Amino acid sequence: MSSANALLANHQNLAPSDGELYLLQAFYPASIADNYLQSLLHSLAWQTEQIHIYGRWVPVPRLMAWYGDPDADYRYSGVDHQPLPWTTELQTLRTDVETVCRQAFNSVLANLYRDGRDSMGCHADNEKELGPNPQIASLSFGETRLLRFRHARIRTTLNIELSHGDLLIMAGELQHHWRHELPKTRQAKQARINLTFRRIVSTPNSPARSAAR
Ligand SMILES: O=C(O)CCC(=O)C(=O)O
Ligand SMILES: [Fe+2]
Repeated sequence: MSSANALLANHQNLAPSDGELYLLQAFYPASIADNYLQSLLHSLAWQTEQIHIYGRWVPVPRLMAWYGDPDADYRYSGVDHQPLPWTTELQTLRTDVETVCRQAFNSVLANLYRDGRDSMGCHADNEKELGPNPQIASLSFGETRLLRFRHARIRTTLNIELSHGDLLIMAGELQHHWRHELPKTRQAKQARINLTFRRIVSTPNSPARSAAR
């Protein structure tokens, strides 16, 4: 995608190997990002999800909401998720990221980290439904948080700060070779919303998403 997509050609690939990672800082300027943060906080159907680990259901340490086309259902942590219908605002955001990514997205996973005690465990977005080399567009609003990438074989980590209005694009073979996590931190006092736009290409009886996140 890097060379094929002229819009991203000016951006450095932050992944040293085995995939593509582009950070478009302040993709939305602060004043526009402020509005999105406030309205998404209030308008999305935030829920506490439970995941099944070692025979027990435990709440994930963040709030989540899943939106998309009706057929873009997604198996996540062993639970089939039917998407909620797109809101006007999410459709606008989707169009903006589609223009940059030159790809259609049919779903978005929204995460709300209320403060630094909320987090996401180490995982790769490598579910079958996403296809072999998914392009995922991730928008951040609110508190700055660290997204840490760890290579699966070589001992390399890559720390990426995601701030208000940033767009991060993960593409190529990244999900085969790198895992990522959003660690807890004492520094973060404010809320952060992250939206990951995805394209679900099929809905086979794929295995449950890794439960450790
Ligand atoms: O909050 C983030 O930046 C990461 C979200 C993420 O990795 C995911 O939704 O799969
Ligand atoms: Fe992810």
